[in-house]
Amino acid sequence: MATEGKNLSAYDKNKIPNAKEFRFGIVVSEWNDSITENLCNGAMQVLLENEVLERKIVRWNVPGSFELIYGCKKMQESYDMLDAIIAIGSVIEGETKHFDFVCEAVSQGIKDLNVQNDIPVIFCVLTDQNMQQAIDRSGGRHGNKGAEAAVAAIKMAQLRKDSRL
Ligand SMILES: Nc1c(NC[C@H](O)[C@H](O)[C@H](O)CO)[nH]c(=O)[nH]c1=O
Ligand SMILES: CC(=O)[C@@H](O)COP(=O)(O)O
Repeated sequence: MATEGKNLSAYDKNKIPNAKEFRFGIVVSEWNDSITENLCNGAMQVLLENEVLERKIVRWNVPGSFELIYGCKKMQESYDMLDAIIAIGSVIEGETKHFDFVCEAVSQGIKDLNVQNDIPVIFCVLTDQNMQQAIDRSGGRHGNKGAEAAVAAIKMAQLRKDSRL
């Protein structure tokens, strides 16, 4: 199902685990920061409204979405007590094929981090054809993908905990 007709911010609190004991990392790209800050705010709002303590959320910034790969890898290594990490970026198509290479690299790189390491990394990277699409998905008419990512982070943190039992 495409985003059209779906509210990215909508979720049923009764269908997600209690997140009170979890610790989260958020790595935020500074490229298109008007978008990424809104995505981060959306994620933070969901985490806090699900009783995650603000002191249990660590945030790092990186220059661009390509650097999310390294930033999330170092966060996995530096904070092994984290339960999940959210990678936040906004890639907007320009005149050249650079968009394709950045999007492919970031998606593959974050996938690799999930395969190679034990802390799940949530892919909250918008890959839009234009700024309006990004606005629509970071608190606009389609809701906030940051909220969606935070729900995914809570669910994956619980799955990781359950898998250890
Ligand atoms: N054009 C966008 C970029 N480009 C920068 C790269 O992500 C990277 O920082 C650079 O190539 C140096 O390694 N990044 C975004 O996040 N969004 C864009 O639209
Ligand atoms: C995703 C990008 O790197 C892109 O926005 C850069 O723009 P351009 O392809 O016009 O150099």
